[in-house]
Amino acid sequence: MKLIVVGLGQAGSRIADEFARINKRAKSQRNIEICPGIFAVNTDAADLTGLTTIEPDYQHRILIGGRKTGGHGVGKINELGAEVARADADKVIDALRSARHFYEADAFLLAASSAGGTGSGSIPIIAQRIKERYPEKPLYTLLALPFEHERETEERASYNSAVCLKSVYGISDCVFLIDNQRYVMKDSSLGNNISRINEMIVEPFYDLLCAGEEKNPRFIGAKTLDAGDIIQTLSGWSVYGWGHADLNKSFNPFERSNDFRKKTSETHKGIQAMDEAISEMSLRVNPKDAGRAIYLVTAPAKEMNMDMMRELNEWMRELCPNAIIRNGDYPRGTSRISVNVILSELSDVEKVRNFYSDSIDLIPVIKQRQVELRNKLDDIDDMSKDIPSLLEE
Ligand SMILES: Nc1nc2c(ncn2[C@@H]2O[C@H](COP(=O)(O)OP(=O)(O)OP(=O)(O)O)[C@@H](O)[C@H]2O)c(=O)[nH]1
Repeated sequence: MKLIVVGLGQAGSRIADEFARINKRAKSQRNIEICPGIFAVNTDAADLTGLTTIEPDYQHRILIGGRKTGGHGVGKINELGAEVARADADKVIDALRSARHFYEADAFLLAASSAGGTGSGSIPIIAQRIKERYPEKPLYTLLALPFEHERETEERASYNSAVCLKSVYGISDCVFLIDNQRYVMKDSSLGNNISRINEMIVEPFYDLLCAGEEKNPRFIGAKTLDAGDIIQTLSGWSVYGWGHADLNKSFNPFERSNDFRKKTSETHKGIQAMDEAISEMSLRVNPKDAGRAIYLVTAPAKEMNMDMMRELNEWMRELCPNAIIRNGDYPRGTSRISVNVILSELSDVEKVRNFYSDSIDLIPVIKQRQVELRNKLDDIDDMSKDIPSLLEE
């Protein structure tokens, strides 16, 4: 599957940068292109400069709202993020069209944090413009939800998240939810964590996107998971997880594969990997609430057997009794079994409900503040009416 990836705001741009890294790896290690266009959009010029892999030109690192924000962000005011996105949306659309293999892409993926100003304000607006222009291509969004301490101490984090979640859900074919808090690793500074978190957010897409793009018959699975399968699965609120188990030995291509005991241990490893994927989902949900699910098993061809695939299938059916389940296998790698799981069309997500309920009381407070700010600015404007200006009319 091929994605056009657009990151908005600081978190979104860094996540897009991570996609640029896995795309580069797919090209060099597998001769596969999974992201024919990767863009970062921000109101903060310094954040754009700090990216490492997205092409360093103004068509891929797109500064919006330059005149309004002076290139310094919108300071968590998501209404301002939305306003500058409305004004500069054409700039973004024109840049997307310039991607070399734009028409080969199967879908768009837009990424942002829900709590900031630029990303959370602009993602619904840019999504809407893209959808209007390319209604036939699926559009997915990926939202990084704030850390627990931000939710508790910064009212804007909850309010922005609620507004962003509602707006993005209304326009996206699927919304991937990422709980930053779930990725926090103890004993590590936040700075280190952020780049590690972004890596963990994006890495699961590597095999998922590559599997259907393989041209080499050696790496084409018995049941290929292609763009069609993924598109059929992705819908509404969605989460994903990724787990693996080391095969704990170097892969020996001459080893017999019909040894009963070995198969049992492979099946066990497959289950271990799926267990990790399910318990490490990007956001805690109840799998029973999923209406659709998909999983991909990646392992050396000789390690994949019918036993394991059947067991995994049965287990998945038990976990997600209400879901239409699709699956595939990808004979790749040498020393581990990986399992990618996506749970989609979730009928309930507690965290989303919490953001909505947290924000109800904040709506009048934030609206009142906006009115007060507007009134003060109008007062200053009024007072300056008779003061001469040096600007040309
Ligand atoms: N996963 C992830 N979260 C991040 C990253 N950077 C910031 N965040 C989180 O994103 C939220 C802040 O949003 P940012 O993306 O920094 O803000 P922005 O969209 O650039 O908006 P402004 O800074 O207000 O202009 C907070 O919840 C941070 O914890 C990142 O690189 N990855």
